[in-house]
Amino acid sequence: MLLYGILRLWSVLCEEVSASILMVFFTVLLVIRSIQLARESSHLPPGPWGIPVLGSLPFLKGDLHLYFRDLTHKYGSLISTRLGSQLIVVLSDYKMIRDAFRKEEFTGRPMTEFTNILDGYGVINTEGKLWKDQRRFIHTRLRHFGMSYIGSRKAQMESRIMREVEAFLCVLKAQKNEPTDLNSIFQISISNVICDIIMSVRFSHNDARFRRLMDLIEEGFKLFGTLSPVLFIPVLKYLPKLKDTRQKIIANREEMGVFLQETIDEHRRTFDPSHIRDLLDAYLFEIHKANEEGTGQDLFEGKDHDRQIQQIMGDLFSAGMETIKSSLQWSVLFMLHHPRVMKAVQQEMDEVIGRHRLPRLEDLAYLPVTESTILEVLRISSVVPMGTTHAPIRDVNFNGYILPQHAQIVPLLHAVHMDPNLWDEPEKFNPSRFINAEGKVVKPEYFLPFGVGRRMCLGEVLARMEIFLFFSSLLHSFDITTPEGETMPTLKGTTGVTINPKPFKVCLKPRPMAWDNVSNVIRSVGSH
Ligand code: HEM
Repeated sequence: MLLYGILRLWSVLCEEVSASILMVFFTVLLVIRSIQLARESSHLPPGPWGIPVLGSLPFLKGDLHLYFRDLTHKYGSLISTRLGSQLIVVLSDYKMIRDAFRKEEFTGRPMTEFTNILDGYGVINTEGKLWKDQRRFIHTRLRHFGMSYIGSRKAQMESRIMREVEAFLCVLKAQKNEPTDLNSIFQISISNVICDIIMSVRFSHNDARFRRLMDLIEEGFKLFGTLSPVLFIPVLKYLPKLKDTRQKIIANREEMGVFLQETIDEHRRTFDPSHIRDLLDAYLFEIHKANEEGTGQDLFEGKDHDRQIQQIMGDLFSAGMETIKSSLQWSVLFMLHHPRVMKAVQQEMDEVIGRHRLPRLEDLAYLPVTESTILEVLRISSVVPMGTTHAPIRDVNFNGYILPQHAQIVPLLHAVHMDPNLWDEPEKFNPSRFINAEGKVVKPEYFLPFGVGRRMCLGEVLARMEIFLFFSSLLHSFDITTPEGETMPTLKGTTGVTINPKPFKVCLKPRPMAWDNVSNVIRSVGSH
């Protein structure tokens, strides 16, 4: 705000006052601001100060999570720094992250240009009572639809996922061992699982409406990326190019909104309170109930009902698609790099499951090699390397420092997963690190791909189910190799909100299996 004020003043004063007087004025303001920052910094964790106005921004090299990790080597596991006008506090010790994120005080989200655009709707970017109510509601409903490792409803969720696994395997078989990029095939399969659960929508591969939805999401991520300098120097939003980007984001969100609203309207037309089909219906039921009780106006803290449903659908879709797709892509890439591990997984499944059917959730307990391989992929790839940024809901005294309400708190999950004091040779892909002397799978408390604490991932159980069923079915059905004559694809990823492998192709050779039985087997999973 201060910076913005300075620049506005600058342009007005330029016309009235000589440049030298302005120079003095500007310098005085900078000095005052520097003193303010120095005073605040005396209560903050150690870290680089950077330069006035820009903070450490000019020194950023490469990926942000790697830059932060380098800083932790120099300053320790609790550091603070400034990126533009934003105060960033980075936690890289798992006990510290756990202690902080268990506390109510750390459940806020930072106020940024992105949150302004989202306008307080949804669940991921909300806080306070609305966030708590939404989180509880979604969690309960998803459990009801089978997002749980225990209980009879688990089979319902399993059969929803297996329907997509079956379609996925058929598409792969049709590639006839030709070089194939799995990215868009994973994309549609994973989207279908989440769309089915939240709004009973399923797309066929190559569906034009689905492609448009994917393009909108991809474009949205890119536009938010272009606008990201504004997160650090808010006054930049007045630059014409970034103003234009902001407008494009709004247009992008409106088009997404139209798609989601059509689905909401269609659900309203066919709504039957005695038959709740999906999460959208569960929301309509809540609205229906609140209206009957005369409390409809207060629902969602008085926010527009349809906009809230739209944003919830968008939140779950974006949180649940990219992360799983990326994890599965990493799992394939690591299998290419470690064919012996792939063979060991296949051999284990051949022995435990046999060649006549696909894996089921109930097999997981008997597949330690497969499970530990998945865990190692999640650890080493850390697809969400910096979790999701939190903010204190008030000034907080933490480990002897005062973290102000406006600070952005980054849990550096990547650093936890690469800490040589916790993991033996962390850079090495080694699934056996998750298997104890008795041959049982153990997950150490510092294994945190889904975060920890009050805001930890809402979709963890679903994610684990999906990753296991897709990964194990893929390896049970195909041998995966790099196309002949092509070099091994790199393990260096592309970093955005998630870290994704760079595009690569594979050849998939069907393994001997009673393919004709697959559909019958899948149907039998559904009828548990
Ligand atoms: C491999 C898959 C996934 C990974 C690695 C992952 C990881 C994470 C992480 C690290 C966070 C941040 C936690 C924090 O703020 O402290 C998060 C939040 C979240 N995840 Fe996931 N996630 C995955 C899949 C999913 C799925 C399938 C869903 C949807 C059903 C989902 C829904 C969410 C939501 C709604 C939040 C925000 C929770 C809140 O703000 O209270 N995630 N996830």
